[in-house]
Amino acid sequence: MFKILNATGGYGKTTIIRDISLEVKAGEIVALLGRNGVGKSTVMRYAAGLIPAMAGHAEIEGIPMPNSPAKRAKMGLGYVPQGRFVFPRMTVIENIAVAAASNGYNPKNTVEELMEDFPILVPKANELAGGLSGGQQQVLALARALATRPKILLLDEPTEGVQPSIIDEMSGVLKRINKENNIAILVAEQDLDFCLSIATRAYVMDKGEVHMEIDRDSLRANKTLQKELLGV
Ligand SMILES: Nc1ncnc2c1ncn2[C@@H]1O[C@H](COP(=O)(O)OP(=O)(O)OP(=O)(O)O)[C@@H](O)[C@H]1O
Repeated sequence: MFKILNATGGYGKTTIIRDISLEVKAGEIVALLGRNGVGKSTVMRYAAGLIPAMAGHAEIEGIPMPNSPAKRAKMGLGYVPQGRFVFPRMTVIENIAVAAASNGYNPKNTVEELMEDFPILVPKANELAGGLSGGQQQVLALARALATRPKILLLDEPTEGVQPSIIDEMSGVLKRINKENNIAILVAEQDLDFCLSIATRAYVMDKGEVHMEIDRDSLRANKTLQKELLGV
């Protein structure tokens, strides 16, 4: 349902990712793995339309996506960047409401629904997002992306700096929205255990390229690969 085809991109004149092709099928959770600096975030930015395509393109349900983050969001792409983007001077509720409205959805209903999905945010509902802990901000960033009702959700290192109890809660929510709301997910990560707990398949990157595609069981069993390409 979501594809990146022959993607080459980078920053200025510097090429960082080369000829990347990957696919997330309907109902799938797929991981994008690789050591620090191999280009995972750059692939996610390319997918979100945030960097110009030097070559290749992204498509959703067979339709090529224009190189504009706002247009991609309208077509059903939700993106949570690394470092969790929230508006620090807005309350939790306002953050979710603004995200819903940006894609044409009713802010009040969306806030109510998401508060049910993320009980951890309820006691913080009227607090400024900037005052939340790192883990709570990550959950809010996820809630904001879901407020736009995506068909495909891109998550860039959602576990970075997040405490284990919140990581568990996040993986539970991701599995549930994947199943119940049929949202496909592509998650870039360094946390192999988290990926093995939610994704059924992975692409492993090395030096700006997709080195291999591997299913969960093979990845779990292959300790040499884990060490070589993921450094775990
Ligand atoms: N805005 C930028 N301008 C120039 N170079 C950049 C920029 N962002 C990243 N890079 C470079 O691109 C390369 C890949 O970085 P990227 O963040 O995509 O890797 P990553 O696999 O996501 O790593 P990490 O796990 O550390 O986030 C690195 O060499 C990095 O220095």
